[in-house]
Amino acid sequence: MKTLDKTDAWVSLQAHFNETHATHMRDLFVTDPGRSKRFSLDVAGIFCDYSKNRINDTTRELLVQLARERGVEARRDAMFSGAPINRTEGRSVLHTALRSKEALSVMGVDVAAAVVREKNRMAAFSEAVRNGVPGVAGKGMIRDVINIGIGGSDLGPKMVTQALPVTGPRLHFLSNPDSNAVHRILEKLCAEETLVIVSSKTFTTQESLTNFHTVKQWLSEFLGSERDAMAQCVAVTANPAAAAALGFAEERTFVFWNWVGGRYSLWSAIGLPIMLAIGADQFELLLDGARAMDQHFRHAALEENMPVLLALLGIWYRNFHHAPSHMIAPYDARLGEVVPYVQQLDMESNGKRVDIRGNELGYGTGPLIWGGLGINGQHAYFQLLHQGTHWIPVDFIGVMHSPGSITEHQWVVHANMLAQAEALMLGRSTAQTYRELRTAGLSLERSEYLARHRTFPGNIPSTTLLLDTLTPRTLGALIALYEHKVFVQGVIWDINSFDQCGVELGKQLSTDIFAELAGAAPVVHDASTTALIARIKRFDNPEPTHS
Ligand SMILES: O=P(O)(O)OC[C@H]1O[C@](O)(CO)[C@@H](O)[C@@H]1O
Repeated sequence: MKTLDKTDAWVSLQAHFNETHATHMRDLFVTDPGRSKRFSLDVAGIFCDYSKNRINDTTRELLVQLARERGVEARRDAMFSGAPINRTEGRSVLHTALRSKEALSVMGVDVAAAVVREKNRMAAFSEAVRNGVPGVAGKGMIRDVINIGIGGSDLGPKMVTQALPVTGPRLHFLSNPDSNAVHRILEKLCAEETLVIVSSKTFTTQESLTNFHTVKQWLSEFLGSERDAMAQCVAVTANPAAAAALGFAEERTFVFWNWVGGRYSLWSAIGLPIMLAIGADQFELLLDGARAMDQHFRHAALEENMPVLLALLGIWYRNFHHAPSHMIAPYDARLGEVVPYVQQLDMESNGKRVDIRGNELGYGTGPLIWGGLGINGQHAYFQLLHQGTHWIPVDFIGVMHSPGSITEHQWVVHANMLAQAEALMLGRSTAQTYRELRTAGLSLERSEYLARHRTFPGNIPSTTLLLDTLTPRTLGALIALYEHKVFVQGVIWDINSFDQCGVELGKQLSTDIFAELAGAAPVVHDASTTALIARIKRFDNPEPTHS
């Protein structure tokens, strides 16, 4: 296969970029108002307006040609069929099977049946807990749930349960082993009424196991024995043997499989806190929404395929406009956790510098993903978007109808979202600014001076994703949309989006440093790290550092 930058589509895109990059979007809208209709799609309860991007019909054609040349369709079909596309780990990538209703066997294993079996176990358990069935999780009624987990074993359930109405026990997410984080949660809970879920795909993650030991000790102190403590703990893992070694009985262990990546796992048993919070029926609807997006991704033509088009826009900005970052700005308070969720999904998947065969790449891959609630960001970092020296494409995410909300509040939110997208696109020229200042009665000199400060270059692209309403279905579709976007970009860049070798070195060193801090091993590091270790160790034997 040709390297990416030698493909016909890439060469044509480069020439097209050279010809068009000076074009301002405000002119495109003047000459072609129909672009708003042509560059929008409506899928699974999500309306996507991508007309405020620096593209024309030719750009879209060439980008789609690039996707075809890179074999996106064949690679997509390979993923859905269970082919071992995660080559470094020798695994299939089948998070889509967790929400599929189709039969699927991989290497003689009935994947679909295993998924249904485990989901039924989760549903039986979570409905019993929600209904306060005695003895299901310890002795009493469960009012609080602590989910101990980090990364993919934390961010998905946290995001979904912040977005959707919780009708079950209160949830507390414990990912950070900093004892301040642990105490903050434990001090407000009653042990008798608390269920603990230890979520870890590997069941070897230092942060989560450290938290588990402390929380188990807390439960034991209040409940009187370790046996009673463990009766209020369940494990969620793809490594049940490791959970068993830590005392989790089989009936207290919910499993998923190595073919589910951590950051793609909220649809699996990792979703147990979600089921507890919203109920098994609503969890099913979340899966339905993701399945609707899966179907669209599998069957829609690339030209009309929402995840493919979002991915291609990302490639256009990352590789041709050389934008190093991409911002996500939800305009609905319930969607704030979508940003850290997509950040892990995208950056852990596509933050790679070698291709799938291990050859160093000569082009940029995954961008920095960042952002936060747009309405708050407007009063903080949006200044830099409008007038700074970075150039940052944005995804705006809004929710059209929010039943029960105060209409005027929603108008404020929507007005701001639309205004930001329009301002980023249009900008305001120096001449126009100058005219406005003069009309307002300012002197010639003052107007010239201020106009320079008040000019907005504009031409900053954004895509607006408008959810009809925020339900399990539309949220499921939104998450699957981002999953498939990331997948398509990985295919185009020819990288493995499903491993995360980059997190290993730090993990290995932290194990060594932990032993050194504990005095169980001699300190052998670079001078800076050695000095910092020595300084931290002084905590055990404090000496005054200043008078
Ligand atoms: O679920 P585990 O195995 O505890 O891992 C948690 C997270 O840690 C990572 O492995 C990165 O360190 C993520 O990929 C994963 O989601």
